[in-house]
Formats: sequence, structure tokens, C-alpha cells
Amino acid sequence: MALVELRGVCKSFRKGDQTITPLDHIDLDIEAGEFVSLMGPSGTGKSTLLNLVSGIDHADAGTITVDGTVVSELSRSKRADWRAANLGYIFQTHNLIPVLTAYENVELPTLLLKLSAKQRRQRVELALAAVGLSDRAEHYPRQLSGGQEQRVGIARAIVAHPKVVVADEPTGSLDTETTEQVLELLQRLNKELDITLLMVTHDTDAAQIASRPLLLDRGKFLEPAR
Ligand SMILES: Nc1ncnc2c1ncn2[C@@H]1O[C@H](COP(=O)(O)OP(=O)(O)OP(=O)(O)O)[C@@H](O)[C@H]1O
Repeated sequence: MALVELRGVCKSFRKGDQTITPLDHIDLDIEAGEFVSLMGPSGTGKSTLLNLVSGIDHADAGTITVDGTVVSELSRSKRADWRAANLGYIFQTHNLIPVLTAYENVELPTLLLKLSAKQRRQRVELALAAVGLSDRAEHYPRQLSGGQEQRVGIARAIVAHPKVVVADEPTGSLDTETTEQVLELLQRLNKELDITLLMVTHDTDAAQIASRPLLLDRGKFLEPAR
């Protein structure tokens, strides 16, 4: 069984008296260790897909299994517990809390886990080291560059040691040089920490660094020519 498995997944939204169905019977397998990028026209349901895989949102039909857990069958509160322990989410805008230091921002998700104070400290220090920001632990977001802020966001996503990390346009608000650094970091986390990645992007170059670039178009996954 693949690490992430979607079968017959459907998701619709109501907008006024209209129903929009971005995902209509979607199937997808992501094997452990893959780095999958996902491109596609605006509104095709890429973010919706990430929200379903991460258990933030609930599918109308179909099954979503991540590392043997059928996420689509969990209640809302069970999904939140499962997500805290098993899945990392990297946002386009890092969503750091401005009144917390880099250390405290990364520590936040670990407060939902059953860890001793020592284990928590070790996790946070490891995550900050993995993104090369040990020396910025006590800095507040406003004291960091855009790229450093995004790296803190990545440290926060990996602090719980998730097998799967999803990223929604993680370089969407970064300049070219910082984009390259963040993509290199994601590649390193994939290879060295064995984190399976699913990254939505609008950037063709970013998509190509993945081990498997995919295109989501009208509800179908296509493998674009490299
Ligand atoms: N909570 C919601 N309520 C109503 N409609 C929604 C909701 N979330 C998404 N949609 C609609 O579902 C469709 C898919 O949205 P989604 O954000 O997944 O697309 P996307 O492929 O990520 O787009 P983009 O590339 O522009 O970010 C869009 O038409 C969007 O307006």
C-alpha cells in the first residue's frame, strides 16, 4: 500500500445556488520517500486536495489513507490529533505568530503531543538545526528575512517528525534567490530525513525539482513531459 492513497475522493462546495465540484472521484498514490509536486490551473482543487490529505477538511466521498490510517473516517477532533502527530503543513505565507520567537513558534505544535519538556526541547532544537536557524531561535518574526521566516515555518512543519509534509505554494511569496534556498531545503528534507512531500506550486522550475511532477487538470492527474 502506498504511504498516501486516495480512492474515489470527491469534494464539492456550495456557492450561492451553485455547486462546485473541484474533485470528482480522484485517485492518487504517493509512495514513501517521494517528492510530488502538483501544478494545475487555478481553481482545479489543488489546495482542496492538500486540505483533505491533511485532514483539515473532510471529503464528501471516497477514502484517504495516510500511513495506514484511514483519515477520511476520523471524526473532526480525531483528525486534529492525528494531524498534530503525523502531518506537517507548510503555508505560502508562513503564518508565524508575531509575538512568539522562532523557537516558540516551532515549539507550538509540540504542545499537542505527549512529550516531556526535555523531549520537546530536543525536537525544537533539531528542527531549527535542520533548517539552519539554530542561531536565530530567540529572534521574533519581524527580525527575520522572508526566507528565514519561511524556514521557521518549515521547522514548525517537521518538528513532530511527520512522515508526510504538504506544502501549499511554499515559495509563492519569495524572491528568486530565496525560492532556490527553500527548494533546496525541501529537497534535503526529502532525501536526508526521508520526509515524503506533496507540494502545490505555480512555478514550473519549482515543480521540476520534485521526483514526480504532476499536473491536476479537470479532475485528472497527468505526468507532464520533463
Ligand atoms: N471553503 C470553500 N467554500 C466554497 N468554495 C470553495 C472553498 N474552498 C475552495 N472552494 C472552491 O473550490 C475550487 C477549488 O479551490 P482550490 O483553492 O482548491 O483551487 P486551487 O487549484 O488550489 O486554486 P489556486 O491555484 O488558485 O490556488 C474553487 O472554485 C474555489 O473557489
